This record gives sequence, C-alpha cells and structure tokens, in this order.
Amino acid sequence: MGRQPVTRNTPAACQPTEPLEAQGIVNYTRVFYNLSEPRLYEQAIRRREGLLAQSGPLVVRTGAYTGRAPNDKFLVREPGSEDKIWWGEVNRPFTARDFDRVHHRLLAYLQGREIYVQDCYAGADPDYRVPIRVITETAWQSLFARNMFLRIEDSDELNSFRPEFILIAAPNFHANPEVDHTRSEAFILVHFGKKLIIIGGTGYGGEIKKSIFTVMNFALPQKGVFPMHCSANAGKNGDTAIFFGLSGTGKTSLSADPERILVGDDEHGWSDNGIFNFEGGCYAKVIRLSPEAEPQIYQCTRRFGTLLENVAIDVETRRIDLDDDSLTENTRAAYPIHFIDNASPTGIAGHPRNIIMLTCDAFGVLPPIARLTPEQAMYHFLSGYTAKVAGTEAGIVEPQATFSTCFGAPFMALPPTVYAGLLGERMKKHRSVCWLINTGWSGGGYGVGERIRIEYTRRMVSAALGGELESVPFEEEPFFGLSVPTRCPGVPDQVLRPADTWPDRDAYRRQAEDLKNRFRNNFKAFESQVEDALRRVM
Ligand SMILES: Nc1ncnc2c1ncn2[C@@H]1O[C@H](COP(=O)(O)OP(=O)(O)O)[C@@H](O)[C@H]1O
Ligand SMILES: C=C(OP(=O)(O)O)C(=O)O
Ligand SMILES: [Mn+2]
Repeated sequence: MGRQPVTRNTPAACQPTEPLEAQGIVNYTRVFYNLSEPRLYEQAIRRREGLLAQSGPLVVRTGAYTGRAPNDKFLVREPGSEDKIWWGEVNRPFTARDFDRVHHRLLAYLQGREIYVQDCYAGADPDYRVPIRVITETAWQSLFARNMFLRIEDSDELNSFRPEFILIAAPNFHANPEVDHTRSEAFILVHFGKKLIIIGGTGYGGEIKKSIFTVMNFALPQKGVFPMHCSANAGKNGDTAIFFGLSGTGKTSLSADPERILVGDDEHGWSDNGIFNFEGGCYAKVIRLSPEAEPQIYQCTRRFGTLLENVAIDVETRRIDLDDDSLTENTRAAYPIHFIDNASPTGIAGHPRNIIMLTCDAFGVLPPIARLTPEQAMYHFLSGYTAKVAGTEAGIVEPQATFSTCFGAPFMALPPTVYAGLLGERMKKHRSVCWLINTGWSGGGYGVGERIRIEYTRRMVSAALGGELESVPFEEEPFFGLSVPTRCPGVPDQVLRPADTWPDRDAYRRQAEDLKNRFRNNFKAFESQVEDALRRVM
C-alpha cells in the first residue's frame, strides 16, 4: 500500500473564539475562519471568484470600482468622536441612525451566506497594535486581508484573540441611496464609537486597507504616536528613511530597494520607540511593471499567494499581461511583505534619519531632488502636492494639480495641524534631514517631456541617504527657494535643473510661476494656523 496522505486538522484555527454572533452575523451557512492561502485559493476558485494564473497568483476582478471611491466614504457623527474629527470636504458626516439602517440591511444580506473571517493586527509595535477582525463575503477579500495585515501564526494567540475593531466588507451588497442616504451604491462607513467599518458596493481592496489606516490615524495621535502615509526602509547600519507621498508618487516602488531593508510600503506610526509598520503586506501598482526597474516587486507578481486585482489574464493559457490596462490603469498586487526578500521581519525600525517627501509633478517644474529646511518640510507636508495625469486617453495633455494635506487627506480623521504638529516635534527632536523628490515629468512636462527615469530617482535617493550629497555644492532655485544639489553621482547634471531640460525657458518660467501661485492659494487655508516662519516659506 502506498503512503497514506497525511491530513491534520487544526481545530483551534477553525472556529473563532469570539463567535460571529457577537458581531450580529447570524444564520450563515458556514464560517471559514482564518483560512490559509491554499484554502482561500480553493474557496475562491470553487466560488468562481477568480482564476489561478500560470505562475501562481490568484487573479480577481474588483467589479465596477477599480480604485478608491473617496466621495462614498463617510464618518459617522456620534458623541464619542464628533468633537475630535476634522469635518469638512474630506470627512463628511453620516448620521448614526442611517449607519444603523445600512448595517442592519447588510447583516440581513449576509444571512444564508458563507462568511470568511481573518483575525489579525494593525500595527507592528505590540504597544500600539489594534486587533482587527475582517469579515468578508468573498474568499478573495479574506486573502487580501491575510496578505495585507499582520498575521497571527500562533494558535494560542488566535485562541485568545478578542477583536477591537470590526470591518465587514460585502462588495455585492449594494446600497440604495434613496433609503440608505449614501451617495451611490458604494459606501465606506466608519463608526469610531462602535469600532465598526462597513463597506459595500465596491470590491477594491484598497478600501479595506485605507479604512483601517483611517482608524489608526484617528486613534494614534491620542496616544502620542504620529501616524503617517509613508513607506519606510532601513540601511544595513540601521538608519531609517521614510517616504511620504500621495498615490502614484513612488512610495511602494522606491522603498523596495535591494540595498535596504523594507519596513513597509504605505502606512507607519512614529512613536517614542521609533517607527512601525501598520501592515504586514504590500499593495503595489503593477501596470507596465518592468522586471529591470522593479525586480523585487515584479517577482511577487509571479508567485503563489499573491492576489492580483484587475490584471488581464488569458483564460486559455492563464498567462497574465501586466501591460494590459483594459480594466484599469490601477492594477494591483497584494502580497505579504516577506515576499520581498530583504523585508524586515518585525516591521519596526529606529527614528528616521531622513524624511523624503515624494511628489509626482506632471508640470515639469519641481527639481528631481532638493534638500528642505524644517520650515519648508512643514510647508510641503501641509501642502501635500502632487499632480494627476488625465489617465491614458489620447489627446489629454493637461495635468491636474492636487493638494492633499499630510500627503493623505482622505485618510486623516483629525485636523491636519495635529499631524503637522507631531511631524514638527519629532523631526526637530531626532534632527531628521528632509528632502523633496519629484518623480514626475521633466523636459517640458507631461505630454511634452518624459517622466524622470526611475533609475535616476533611485540613484538620487541613495545618494541622499548614503551621505554622498554632503560634499556637493547646493544652489537655490529661484521660484520655490529650494536648495538643489549641483551634482549627483550617476545622474546627468542637467537632470537636476528642470529649467535646463525645457525646450523654452520662458515657458518654464510661466509654468513655475503658475505652480507657485497654486501652492500659495492652497496654503491660504493654513495661514492662520501656522507660525510666521512657515508663512514666509513661499
Ligand atoms: N522616477 C520614478 N520614481 C518612482 N516611480 C516611478 C518613476 N517613474 C515611473 N514610476 C512608476 O510610478 C509608479 C509609482 O507608484 P507606487 O510606487 O505604487 O506609488 P505609491 O506607492 O506612492 O502609490 C510605479 O508604477 C512606478 O513604476
Ligand atoms: C491603496 C492606495 O494607496 P497607494 O496608491 O498610495 O499605494 C490607494 O490610493 O488606493
Ligand atoms: Mn503604494
């Protein structure tokens, strides 16, 4: 007789210690608790949620929404949090009554269904971590949560797990704006008092991770921790660098560096102990990913365990095509951070020696690297500038300036000055050096010039972090008062001075003045709240 297949049950990991009924989830057909990747694959394939690609990833479609829907996100106005929240255009209120209605309709919808649960943590520092339970209608979103948050491998720890924040996501449950008072069929509703997030009508994985980020941004400043929309890595001798930046500016790409230890690609906290990742995974853009320019991320797209969102796949050969943008430009890979071979096993690192602020300036104006004074750093942090390009449609050449305070307004639950205050204080205390790095266009801007080559940006980052720029003369650029190195090893001198890359210098000057005015207009909102030194920056 041949060898018997060995099957082992780990019953401890199959039933949540805290029953789902505690979350009002009742009459379900089955609950799948903390399933491993192979079992989630089996479930997703059985339920026809996705396809197994030739090289191992699971490929899914997120539905009508392939990116975040910031206008469909609301915070519940309730006594426990309302006087702390930064209400306005970003954080729009939802009544507690309306929340309860949508919540109950969602719980009713989930009856008779299979439910997937992942119990995990947000926050790598045990002093500040938040136990979260992610309850999903689909197996693939359970894989998303398992890949993105901090896993619990230890069965005793799982057995004693008590969730603090609950997130329920049901992409196929659509709101009805007339009854539910949502803006559309999609909704992301955050209730700080109930410690509950409900998401429906959209399957985009980014909503799950960014709403947990919102929770951290609300809770941590109240514990003296600075939550940041940034990636982070550390040198071999422990020097830490953080990279702030809005979507598409290069946080994920530039933090993956074979010479440095990856701490995290998107969300961190800065406490008195140093920095820590909020997550346990990465969520990389993979459109037209180049194996030469981004080898570490590229290899993650060919691996068992990786979840690919909206990537094109040939149903016959099961080959994926990273160049295909027919579903969206925003194709994504979600994978656990240990898929990057030099990732930190703890997600914890020291106080940042360098702070990099990334911007993707499509106007072709800002220098590719500049050293910032502490006041300039605060100014750029409060401004949160980047430019969006109008997608890939032919004929659209006009980029759009975006100012998103703290480099992440959609996720900042408290007033921006709270975060800016924490940055200023920590930057001063730890004497961090700040840099502005433009990963956008040169040579005349979007539609005329080309995007700064990623190998140049990497070289500039490593020159800044490695101290190579300390011996180089700097000159002041006339429009924004930025201090720009005149040389950077491995980068042509001309690249460092954007004006020199433009075919027409007058056109550069006009564009620079225009951008400067946009900065000034945007900063008016902060002028009454900041010190004189900041008001004089520009
Ligand atoms: N010079 C550059 N620096 C950084 N990224 C670049 C550069 N040129 C092109 N890119 C591309 O821009 C995108 C940056 O996205 P990503 O790193 O995911 O940003 P974020 O994590 O900040 O949202 C990637 O697709 C990357 O390949
Ligand atoms: C997940 C997101 O973050 P980023 O693009 O910064 O990686 C997002 O904006 O949807
Ligand atoms: Mn990213």
